[in-house]
Amino acid sequence: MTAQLIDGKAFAARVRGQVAEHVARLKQDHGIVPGLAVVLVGEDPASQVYVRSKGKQTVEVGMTSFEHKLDASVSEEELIAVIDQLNADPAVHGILVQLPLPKHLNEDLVIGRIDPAKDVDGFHISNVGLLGTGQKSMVPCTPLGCLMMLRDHFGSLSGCEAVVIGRSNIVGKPMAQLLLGDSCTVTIAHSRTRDLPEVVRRADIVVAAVGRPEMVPGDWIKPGAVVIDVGINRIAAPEKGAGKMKLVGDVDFSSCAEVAGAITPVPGGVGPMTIACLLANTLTATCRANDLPEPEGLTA
Ligand SMILES: Nc1nc(=O)c2c([nH]1)NC[C@@H]1CN(c3ccc(C(=O)N[C@@H](CCC(=O)O)C(=O)O)cc3)C=[N+]21
Repeated sequence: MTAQLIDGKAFAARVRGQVAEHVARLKQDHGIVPGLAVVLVGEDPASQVYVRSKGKQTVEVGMTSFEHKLDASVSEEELIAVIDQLNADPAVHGILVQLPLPKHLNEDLVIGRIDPAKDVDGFHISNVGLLGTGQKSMVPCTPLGCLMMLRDHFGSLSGCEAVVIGRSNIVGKPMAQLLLGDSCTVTIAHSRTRDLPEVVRRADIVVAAVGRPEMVPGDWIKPGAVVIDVGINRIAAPEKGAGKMKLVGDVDFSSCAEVAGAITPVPGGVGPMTIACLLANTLTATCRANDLPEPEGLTA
């Protein structure tokens, strides 16, 4: 392997340390304790693990964690009532509704009900529009985490050729907006892109966010390019024993690491940064709600 490894786990620990310092100061100087509410509908075991680790890290940085676990059969009215209650609660500065929701619930309607100022996922259309027009907004956690790692690596991203593979509302599109905001030349590639390998070969920055295990091989990567792997795919790992599973990204790590200048691993790359940025966003929302200066280096 020739690429430098971008250690998202260590980076996330540093971000949480910075958040914890700010939280301690907020408490000491202003008597304010940031609160993050997570709403989980249904019993998906993977979601439960994720919600548990979020709750643990929220408390570790000194914030208050609120968890609302609702039955999978909850009605839209009941879910909306919970959101209204969290919107009105001054102890709650951030609200996250775990996605995806069960099919009978309208995600756009539910997300649209969250007070945009408390929308720490940055999924509300007000925040999407603010980001798209370069205004102050809540920024989706995964793209924000990727941006932090890229800024740390490059210093300035100005003039870089960036290719984002994937056009989702939660990663691809906001990632492209953030890169554009940092003056990259941005291409959004997707399943219908003609000659994807040639498009990716132009890139100084490749962000892979498609959800297809190991789909980007090393021979698509320009030598020295920086590869950010957003994918978290659980696949069979017969080499580890019958029935065993492993986590892999959207890029083929071993071949890409032979060519890239730097690369994020899976696990231990973008994933931990997503949770760290959720805490950073909760801190930012708390500062804005109280007309206090925002933490430096923790926002877009
Ligand atoms: N409203 C909403 N916002 C989200 O941000 C959101 C969501 N819904 N629904 C579910 C997905 C999933 N997600 C992950 C975050 C971190 C890791 C993470 O830290 N993964 C570890 C590995 C964990 C393991 O070993 O399973 C890593 O990549 O190193 C994984 C998954 C956020 N999500």
